[in-house]
Amino acid sequence: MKAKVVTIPVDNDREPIKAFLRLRPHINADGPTTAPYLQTLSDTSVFMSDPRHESSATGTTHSRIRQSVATPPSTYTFSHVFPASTQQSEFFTKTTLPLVRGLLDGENGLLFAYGVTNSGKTHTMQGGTAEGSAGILPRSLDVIFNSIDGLQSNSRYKPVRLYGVELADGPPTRGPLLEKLSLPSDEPVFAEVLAEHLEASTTSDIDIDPTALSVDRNHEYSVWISYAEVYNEKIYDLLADVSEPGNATSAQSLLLSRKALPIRPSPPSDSPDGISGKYISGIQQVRVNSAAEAKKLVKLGQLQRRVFGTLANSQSSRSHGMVTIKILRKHRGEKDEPSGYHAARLTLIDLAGSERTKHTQTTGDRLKEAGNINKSLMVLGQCMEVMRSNQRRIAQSLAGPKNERSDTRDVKKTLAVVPFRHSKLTEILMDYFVGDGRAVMIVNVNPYDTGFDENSHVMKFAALAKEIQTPAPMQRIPPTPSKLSQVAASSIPVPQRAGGAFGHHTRKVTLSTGGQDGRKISQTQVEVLEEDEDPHDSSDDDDDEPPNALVEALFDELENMRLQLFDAEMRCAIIEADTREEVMQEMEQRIENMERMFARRLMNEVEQNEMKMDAKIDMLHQSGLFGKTPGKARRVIQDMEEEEDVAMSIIGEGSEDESVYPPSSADISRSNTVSPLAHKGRRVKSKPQQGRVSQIIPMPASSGAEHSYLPSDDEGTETESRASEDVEEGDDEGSEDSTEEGQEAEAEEETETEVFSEDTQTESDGDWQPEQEVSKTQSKTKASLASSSSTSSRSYLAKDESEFFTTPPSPVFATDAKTQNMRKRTSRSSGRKVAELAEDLEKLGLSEDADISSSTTANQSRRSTRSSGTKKSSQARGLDATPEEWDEFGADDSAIIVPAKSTGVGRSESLKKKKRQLGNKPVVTEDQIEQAVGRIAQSGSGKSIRRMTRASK
Ligand SMILES: Nc1ncnc2c1ncn2[C@@H]1O[C@H](COP(=O)(O)OP(=O)(O)OP(=O)(O)O)[C@@H](O)[C@H]1O
Repeated sequence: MKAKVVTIPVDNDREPIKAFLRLRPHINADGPTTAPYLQTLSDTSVFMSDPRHESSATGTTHSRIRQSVATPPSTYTFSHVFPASTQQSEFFTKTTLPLVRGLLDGENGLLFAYGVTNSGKTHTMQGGTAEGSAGILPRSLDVIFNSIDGLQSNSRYKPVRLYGVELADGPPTRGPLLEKLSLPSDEPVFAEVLAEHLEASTTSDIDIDPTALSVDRNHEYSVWISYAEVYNEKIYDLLADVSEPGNATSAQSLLLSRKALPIRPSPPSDSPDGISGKYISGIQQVRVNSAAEAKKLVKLGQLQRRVFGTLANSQSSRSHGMVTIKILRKHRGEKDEPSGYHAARLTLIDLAGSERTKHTQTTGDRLKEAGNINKSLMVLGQCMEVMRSNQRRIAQSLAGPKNERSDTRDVKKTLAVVPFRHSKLTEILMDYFVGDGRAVMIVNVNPYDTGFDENSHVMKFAALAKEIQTPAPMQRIPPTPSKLSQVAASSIPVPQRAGGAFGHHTRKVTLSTGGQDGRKISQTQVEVLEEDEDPHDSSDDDDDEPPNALVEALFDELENMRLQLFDAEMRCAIIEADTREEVMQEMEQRIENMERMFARRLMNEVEQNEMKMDAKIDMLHQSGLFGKTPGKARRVIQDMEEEEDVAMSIIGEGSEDESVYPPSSADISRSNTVSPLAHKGRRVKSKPQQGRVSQIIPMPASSGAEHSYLPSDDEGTETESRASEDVEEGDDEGSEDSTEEGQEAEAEEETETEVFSEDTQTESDGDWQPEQEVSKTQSKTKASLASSSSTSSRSYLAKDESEFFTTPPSPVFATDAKTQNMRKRTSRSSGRKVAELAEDLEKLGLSEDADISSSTTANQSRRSTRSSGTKKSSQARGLDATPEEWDEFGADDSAIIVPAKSTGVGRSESLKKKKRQLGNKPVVTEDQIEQAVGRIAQSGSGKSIRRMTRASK
């Protein structure tokens, strides 16, 4: 394929770390599981809003509380934002090509992909298998070899350490693994695996990037590849030979071993600029002559990564994979000696997923892995943070008028130490951050299936990285032993810790190959042995400066203390996070309880108000003051309200506790005693009679024992016997009218009883059925009053309250339903009571026309749904008049009710006159009504009513 030469403008802006955001497309056919919380605003910015914020705007208490922990919406700015539709080639051209340009010109470059698992880091770095999907790494190799085509050297020199160049022992090799593949091997199993793997992954080999960059053709170039893995804070060479002859334990099993490599400081003599840094001691740097060879080598490295477990057990990368492409460049006119060579490198890192341990729910080895991944990424973030703050301080010291500026050297002495040494990853990358060259950070985000918190964390990290500036080269003075105690720890040789964890770790890995293009799947059992780095291995240290024992010991101590501090900080952070979580949960729980409590209180109040209102209406009707004497009615209401206030205040005192905790049976009976109905009964009875009708009207609710709303057998029997007595007496008298009225009332009673009994049965479930029996006796006095009042009391207080207090959550709906029920029952029972009282008064026979009661009955008939019989009798008496008409004529148009004080001699004349005007209707005094009603309430028997009737006649 003919290479296409492109010219890249040299990027002169000093933005050392460029941050590019790449959004991953949604790849599942079944659609995203969550709505994207990330919105692209422009080519350089995105807006992220926490979904918890949105739900809290309309949501529940939970979400309101969550809002306090939700991250506020933020706009993040990047060097460029690449939407999900971005092609690999476009992405490569905009992000990596400038780095490749720099590499060919002799500049160092670093590119790392950061993001949570499954966000597309590996896809970005390596690419996919489809055509055109090759990632940054293969494309970089393509561009390099396209560009230096015909300019490759056959030099005998090889790169060593970071910047060093040495004469090679023999002819350049293709690396032990590649050599092994091309030679007959003693280890058929591993060779087979390697060969098969390479064959299976050749799809991207046809996917070659045709880009070529123009290079200085006066130079000759050689390309060297190294591939390292940082796993569990240990560094392994992925291109090293891992199998040893005779290690096969069986036909299908193989023992593979590898050894961790130490990090060493690069000797300043290596670099013409005196640039220091750290290198992986003993790592293979393999010369490659073509892009295809380089890609093959990288794939072998990936296979090793898989074999050694970091990719074998899950789809997710658990290690940081670092591919370094080094180019040795020499001017053709220069002598063939080390000083004529210049080394530059480009490191491409596929970082492990940045998800937090807490979310992955890992344990054991995986937890340790995750801890180390988190640690290295956290330290990377810390390094950036410290570098940024140091840079700010230097910038501040240079700002302002010249005479006010502080000495930069003084400022530098006070700069914070960048904690590169806290993790292996940052230790290796240190050189890129403090040295020349460019750094690019690619932030991979999958906005569909990844949690908001995780991606928000990634965004913040990127924002931080973007602010780092490279210090000027003059600051990178190589350390000398005399200055060691003053300079940053990061630039000092790392002493190996005494008693460090030097040992071996073995584990078994099953490696599957084949299965593609109809090939058989073959599984290989591999036992892997990992050795820690040898602290005494000094094969590469020949050029290092002799260590100073005291300084080494001091740094050893310092390092230990740093590690301890770091561990302590980590522990504190975890404890703090856990505590916050706990406190938040507790708060949520409390608020929920309070919400429930207030709902119950509200329900209580609604109930009490209903009962109060019904009681007032009942009292007014029973007293006959409804619409008759407004002044009196007002007084009655006032009295009632006073009594109710007392009752309510008693209820109120205990209500809070009752609402929070379910009441015991004792609580329920206590609440029974403070029922407004019950109170009224007691209070009225205990008051001395003062000639006011309202004060002698008893409430039927007090008919039973105060503490028990369930009728006793005795009571039932008594009621029955009284009822039968009534029937007998009624027979004796043999009044046709009363019989008719009795039948009418009976019909009415039966209708009501039917309805009522149904309710009672449903609600009480057979534990209480007094009404059917009692109502059958057609007693219209105490029995019916008792039944209605006791039923209402029972159903409100004994049954419903207990139901109410044990009602599970959803109080709002429960309140509505219960309130409706209550309202129905209250109106039914109070209607019933009033009607019966009216009929009693009618029977009282204060007049043949039963004047007072008819008014009450008429009113009641308007309020409650009564039987047609009642309606008929009411209409027969012409009671369709409006309330205004009743006011005008008195309580009704068939009797004259005279206030007690109006019965004096002086008034008798005017009364007679009035009586004549109204057609000689009977005169009834309030006293008479008062007495009659009082007796009804006190004795409640049919007998006394009849006695009163006779007496009044
Ligand atoms: N830009 C993209 N276009 C199409 N598919 C993509 C893209 N990015 C990622 N994918 C697909 O998403 C899946 C996950 O991507 P990938 O393995 O690269 O994630 P990762 O971040 O490297 O995960 P891990 O950290 O676990 O290794 C893969 O199947 C990959 O092919």
